[in-house]
Amino acid sequence: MRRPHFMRKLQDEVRSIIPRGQEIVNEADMNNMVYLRAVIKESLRLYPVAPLLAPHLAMADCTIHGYMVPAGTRVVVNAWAVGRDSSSWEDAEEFIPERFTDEGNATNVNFKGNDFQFLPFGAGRRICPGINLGIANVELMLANLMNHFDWELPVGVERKDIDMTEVFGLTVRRKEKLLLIPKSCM
Ligand code: HEM
Repeated sequence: MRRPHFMRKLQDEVRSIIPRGQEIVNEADMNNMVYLRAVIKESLRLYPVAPLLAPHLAMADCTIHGYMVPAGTRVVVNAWAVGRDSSSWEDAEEFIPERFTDEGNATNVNFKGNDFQFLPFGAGRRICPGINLGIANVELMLANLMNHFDWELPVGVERKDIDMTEVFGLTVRRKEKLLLIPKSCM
C-alpha cells in the first residue's frame, strides 16, 4: 500500500496468469509467478517472522571470524539484522522485490539455508522443517488476495500514515493493524 507501483506490478502478473473468471488461485497456477515469489522473499528479508530464529547451543568449541565460541554457549542469530546488513544488501532498508528477480543482484539468493545473508527460516540441522508448507500458504494467500481484489486505504488515511512499527518478541508483528478496503474486481 505504501508503494502502489509494486502492487500493480504484482497484480498484473497474477491476473495475466489466472484466467478471468477462475475463482480460486491454486498451487498449479503458481509456477510462473516469479514476481510474487520475489515480493514474498523481499518481505521476509525486511520482516522475518522469527527475528532471532530459535536459540541454538554450540555443541563444540569453534572460532567464527576470530571469535572463540566455547561448547555450551547459547547462540542467538539476529536474522532481522542479517537481512538488513548493508554489506550484503544494496539499499538494505528499501523494499525492492526486483533484487530477487533476473533484474537484480540477489536472483539466486534463496531461503533454503545456504545463503547466510538471508535466513528467514534459519539454516543447518535446525532449519525450519515447515518451509514448503509455510511458503505455499503465503504464496496462495497473497496470489488470491491480489487476484480477487483491488485494495484501497480507508477514507482520510494516506500512504504516509501507514505505521510500519514492529513489536519484537519470539515472533515479530505489526504494532498497528493494517486496515484496508477490498474492492472486488472479479
Ligand atoms: C512462513 C512460515 C514460517 C516461517 C517464516 C518459519 C520460520 C522458522 C524459523 C526462523 C525457525 C527457527 C530456525 C532456526 O533456529 O534455525 C523455525 C523452526 C521451526 N519451524 Fe518454522 N516457519 C514457518 C512455518 C512453519 C510451518 C508451517 C511449520 C510446521 C508445519 C513449522 C515448523 C517448525 C518447527 C518444528 C521448527 C523447529 C525446528 C527445530 O528446532 O529443529 N514452521 N521456523
